[in-house]
Amino acid sequence: MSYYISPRFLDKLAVHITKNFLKISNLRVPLILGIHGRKGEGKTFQCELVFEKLGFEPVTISGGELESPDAGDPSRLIRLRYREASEQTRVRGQMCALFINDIDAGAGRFDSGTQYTVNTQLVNATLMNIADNPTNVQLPGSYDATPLQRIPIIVTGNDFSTLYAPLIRDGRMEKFYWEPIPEERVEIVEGIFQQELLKQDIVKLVEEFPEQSIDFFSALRSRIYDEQIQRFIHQVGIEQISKRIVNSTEKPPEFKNPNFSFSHLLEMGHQMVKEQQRIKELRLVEEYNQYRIFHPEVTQPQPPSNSVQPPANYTQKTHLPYNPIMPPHRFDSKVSAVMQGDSKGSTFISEGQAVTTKLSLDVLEQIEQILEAGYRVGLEYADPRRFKTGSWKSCSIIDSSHHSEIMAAIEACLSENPNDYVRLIGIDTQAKRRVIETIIQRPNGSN
Ligand SMILES: Nc1ncnc2c1ncn2[C@@H]1O[C@H](COP(=O)(O)OP(=O)(O)OP(=O)(O)O)[C@@H](O)[C@H]1O
Repeated sequence: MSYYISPRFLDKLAVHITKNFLKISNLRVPLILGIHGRKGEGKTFQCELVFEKLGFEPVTISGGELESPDAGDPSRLIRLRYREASEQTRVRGQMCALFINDIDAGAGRFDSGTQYTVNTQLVNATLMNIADNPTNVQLPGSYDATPLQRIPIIVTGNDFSTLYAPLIRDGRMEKFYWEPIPEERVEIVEGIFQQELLKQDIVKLVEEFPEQSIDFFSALRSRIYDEQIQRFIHQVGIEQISKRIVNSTEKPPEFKNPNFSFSHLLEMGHQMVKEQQRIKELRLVEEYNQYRIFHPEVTQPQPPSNSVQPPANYTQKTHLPYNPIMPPHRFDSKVSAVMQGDSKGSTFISEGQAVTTKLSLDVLEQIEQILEAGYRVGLEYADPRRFKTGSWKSCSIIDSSHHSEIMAAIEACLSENPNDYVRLIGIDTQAKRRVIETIIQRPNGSN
């Protein structure tokens, strides 16, 4: 069974390419086809499948090649490759295309606030120029009067709004937004699993991960092989594995079809989703670190400057932004009374029950403030060496608003890392930023 190509994708590409090779009088055809959409949905992969079906190899440029320390290099490269594609058509007597992958990564700007570099301006201008004069594309320093074969240009990208607007105007670029519909997703995933799963399981798998792009399912299939490869590495020995695989006289290792059971796939899929969530959490760190780079004098994130200023008598015990609707308070909303509390531990009444914890009253207060403000509690730890470089590890993200569960997780983290620094973090999941960071444990004798 071969990979699935969506018929509408195939048609769009085939029509665009063919139309550009036909000479229809009184018809102006846009030279560029821009395929855009979410990352990992198969824009590049399907283009390659279509080129293969059409029976030619395109001349390719990747977005990364469109930046260079020497302004002018990328635009020269585009002209050169375009001429190469034209020559290929002439010599081989077949269609060809110039295929620019992830164009927005090279020729776009980061956001509306940043400027185009000289490189990106030249790239955009060159593409516009080729789109307007496709049979007259010259290299700097030489002039060739013979008209070239017109070559369609296919570009892929995620966000074309970052490109120079005149380049994407309809006369120059035909746009195709690619987002597979549910039926197409099922067909594509079926192609990825090449008869290893029943159709009904494929449907369930796709439904289980509705937010995931096609790329996820392909990575999931590859993940299933990990267990066998891990076993193989253990068998050979980690020190020998390089020699065994590269330049070996033995025949390459063979792996039997792994366990593609539906339940196993689901388990692996959920593991991958968790890892994606970790990356999202890590972005918080990135944001925080950037804040620190630009504000080295500040040790904690501060409230945004347009927030309501606290009254004069407001004492900021934590670094939560001042919230005028919910002033800072003692540890007493869900928890009705603190019976005893100091730095070694506390006992309090929660929902009518006496609860004893090793956490200090200070820590309890901070948890309460984080929860009351609607934020999430997180924990990180670092050994003294990592602490010095500010490289913290995530201990456990506490996805709960129950005091008892949160306290249990914090206590567990403290006892698992007795010789490390441990810090409590409050996370504003909506704004994806940290609102509090406070160290709640230090290794013996350090400060
Ligand atoms: N029709 C398909 N059949 C099988 N696998 C596919 C198909 N489409 C996509 N994939 C898988 O998804 C992966 C990602 O696809 P691809 O790189 O084409 O996405 P993209 O939309 O170009 O992403 P980006 O915008 O990030 O460049 C491919 O490497 C391939 O493994």
